[in-house]
Amino acid sequence: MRPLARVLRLIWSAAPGLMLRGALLSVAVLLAGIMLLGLSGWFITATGLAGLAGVGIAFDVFRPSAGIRLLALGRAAGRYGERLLTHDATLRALAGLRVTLLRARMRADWETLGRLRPGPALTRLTADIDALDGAALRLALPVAAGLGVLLATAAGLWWLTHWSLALIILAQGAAAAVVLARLGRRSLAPSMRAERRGQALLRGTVAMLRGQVDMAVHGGLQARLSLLLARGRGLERAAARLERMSERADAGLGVVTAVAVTLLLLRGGMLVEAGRLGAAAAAVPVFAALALQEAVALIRPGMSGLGAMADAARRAMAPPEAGAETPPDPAPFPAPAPAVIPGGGAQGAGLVLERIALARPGADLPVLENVSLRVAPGETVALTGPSGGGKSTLLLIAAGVLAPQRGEVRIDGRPVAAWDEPALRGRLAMLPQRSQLLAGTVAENLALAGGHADAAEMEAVLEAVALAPVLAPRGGMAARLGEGGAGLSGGETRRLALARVLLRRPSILLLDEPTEGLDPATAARVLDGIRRIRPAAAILCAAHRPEEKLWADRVFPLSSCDKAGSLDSGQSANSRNGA
Ligand SMILES: Nc1ncnc2c1ncn2[C@@H]1O[C@H](COP(=O)(O)OP(=O)(O)OP(=O)(O)O)[C@@H](O)[C@H]1O
Repeated sequence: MRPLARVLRLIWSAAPGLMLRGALLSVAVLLAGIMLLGLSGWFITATGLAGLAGVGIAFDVFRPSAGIRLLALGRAAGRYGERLLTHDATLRALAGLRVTLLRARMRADWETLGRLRPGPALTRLTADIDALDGAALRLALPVAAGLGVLLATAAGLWWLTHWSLALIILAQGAAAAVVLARLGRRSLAPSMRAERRGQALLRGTVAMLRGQVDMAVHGGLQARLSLLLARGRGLERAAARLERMSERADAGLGVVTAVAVTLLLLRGGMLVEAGRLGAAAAAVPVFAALALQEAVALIRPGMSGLGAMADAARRAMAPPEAGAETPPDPAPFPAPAPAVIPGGGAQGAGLVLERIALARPGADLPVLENVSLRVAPGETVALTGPSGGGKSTLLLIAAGVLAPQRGEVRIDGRPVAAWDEPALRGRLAMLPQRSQLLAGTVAENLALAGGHADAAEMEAVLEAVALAPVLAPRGGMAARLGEGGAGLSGGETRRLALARVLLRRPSILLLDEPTEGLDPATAARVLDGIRRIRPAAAILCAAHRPEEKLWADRVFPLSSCDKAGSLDSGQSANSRNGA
């Protein structure tokens, strides 16, 4: 329940003034309802008694009926105002909460973010926010208003009628609270289950719609449909169970009201008989007890959804995946000996990787062990090796998004950890193996690189990656792309992502198989373009293709048997290729 309390505090603090006014209006509206029924009851009883006594002609019907109209109209207007204020406050708070939740997610490290499945994550986030908007509107506000109304009604009856009648009303409130609390406690697990099943069904349906072509081809569509139907039935069962609990609680609340009304009638009758209360006044608490049901009914839905709200709040307030930022156990590696840095020393410009070691949890062999490498400004080094040999991992370490267990990365002579994030990202850019384009124009996709690029520079990078002639007939920079860059071929998508990286004007450029999906001639043109447009950049490139190895000044083979070496080790591409 603690996360739920935190969410409620967050919602309250987003607009406390609005929320307070909304809560006060809510109390006023409920009180108006109780006064309306109380006054009506008094009016009916008093006119009946006046008729019986034969003094009906002298009875003032105008003032009570004017009061009834005023209360009825005031109640409707108050309800409208209360909805405006509380919904406004809650929606503002939830808008802030969405940003807070997204920020918390984005703080996760590179690999955790890489594992994030956008569809399910978005579905969950949306469903959680929906559940949380009920926390204020369906739970906190009705409970606070109900309590306020109960106390105000008891105080009013004490003053207008008799203290014993006020005590019966308080007892009615306490008994209703017990029924509601029991409902809240017992429905905690079923409501959580129903919510989770609902979300699972939603996620499963989205996944099925996305993958329906593959599933149809592999004959798995029917099995998937059956699974979703089973999930739907599970959700129905959970919802029906919850419904039965709510119905039982409603019945309990009905009994509480009936008992309270009976006691009020009995006690009121005794007071009338003793001449301590007028008969019409004795009718007022009876009608007030009936009207209190409205306040109680408003709390009931919040109580039956408590589990779903608590579950959503727990996820929403949880820190980003724990442990993701903690480097794995450093045990497999011996303490590093000081590295030999030929020429230039540790203060030299460019990229230095010194005795880097990293093991993945659960893997038998380390991915990287004692890897040392330097890339000088203007130099291109191709990282080669078998698939799974650790090339992408080394690039991530060089980019400062993955921490090695041993060793150090230096950018222009300074350890990567000593750079502040914006300065580091201004100097270093990386083209990962998979990059994402957005729906929008080519210019909008390029603009993601940062604010400094003008149209001429954008044109120049498109030219460098041999994309300008492809895009020209479609409107060039104004060409529109669909979701995820749809409308471009795989190779064109890769080149646009590369253009975006080049626009950052990095002095350290990390490329993970930049020409994947390109024919040899285009690959060669793109690689030449990269060097032409960023002649001074230190380029480290994970390479499988001969064009990329040929392009490099030096090849640095990464293999599981021999990764150690001095910083400038590696083969010269020119000598190896006889060029
Ligand atoms: N996020 C991860 N969590 C756990 N293990 C991982 C993760 N990413 C990669 N690995 C493992 O680390 C090893 C090195 O992977 P890496 O992607 O660096 O290889 P690579 O040389 O770039 O391969 P390829 O040439 O196929 O792209 C592989 O065994 C891989 O399965």
